[in-house]
Amino acid sequence: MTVLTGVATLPAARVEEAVKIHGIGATEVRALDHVTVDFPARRFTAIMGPSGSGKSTLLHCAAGLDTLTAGSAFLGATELGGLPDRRLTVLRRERIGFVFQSFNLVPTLTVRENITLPLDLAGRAADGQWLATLVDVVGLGDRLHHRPSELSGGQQQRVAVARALASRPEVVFADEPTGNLDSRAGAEVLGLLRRAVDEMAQSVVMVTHDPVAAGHADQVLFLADGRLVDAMAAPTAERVLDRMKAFDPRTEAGR
Ligand SMILES: Nc1ncnc2c1ncn2[C@@H]1O[C@H](COP(=O)(O)OP(=O)(O)OP(=O)(O)O)[C@@H](O)[C@H]1O
Repeated sequence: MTVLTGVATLPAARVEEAVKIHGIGATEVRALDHVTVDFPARRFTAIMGPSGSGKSTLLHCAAGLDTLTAGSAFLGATELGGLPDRRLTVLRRERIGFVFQSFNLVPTLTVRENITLPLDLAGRAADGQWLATLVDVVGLGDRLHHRPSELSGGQQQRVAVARALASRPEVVFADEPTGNLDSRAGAEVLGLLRRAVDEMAQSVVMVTHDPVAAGHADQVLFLADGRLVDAMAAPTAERVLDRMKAFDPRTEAGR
């Protein structure tokens, strides 16, 4: 197994010469084509690109939800490709937080129980002060004993963000976290991810189609046809939209 040294400068996650081929033979699709990218610690990175450009594949391979066909994926200094399934499961549970488009809360559990679920599954005690901070930041202190069905979509996604942060993961990977939300609820969720980075020293990687969402990030990576084609520091929604139009005038952003 490859072990990276120089821990102080390590990115939170990294993929190196990542290739992912889905399917075989005539149905083969090269979803990632030699992508090398760092996801810096304590930064908010957005991944953008046209539909089918490989965004979700990159996120899933970087997060250990899927395996690369060739190349390497690292979480900190740990190479994921070298891990047996059981250790990968533990790594995902203990070192990574996930937020999905469809909130994925457990309907029978309360808000509080949903937030602490990853810790409960790992048999770890909740850090009371950290949980109190999270509950305060997500603004759901008066809803802790409600069920997900009693919450709005935006509130449910805020619970999902709190759940992702509960174990103080090394990276939160978010796949279209605002895709099912109206713009106001989406802005609240994005503000929460931003605060997790700025005030709680967390690292966030988010796939999005939305230039406004990408405008909350510290850097935006642009994929096209499975390749990393550009990167933008200190993005704004307007600059991201312009860049998307320049890449592919046929995309929605270009219409
Ligand atoms: N399990 C799979 N089996 C076969 N092909 C797949 C699979 N998953 C993804 N693909 C293909 O790989 C390519 C990249 O897909 P991916 O979902 O990563 O793109 P994306 O940029 O996230 O797209 P979208 O924005 O539409 O979600 C696409 O051509 C897709 O059809």
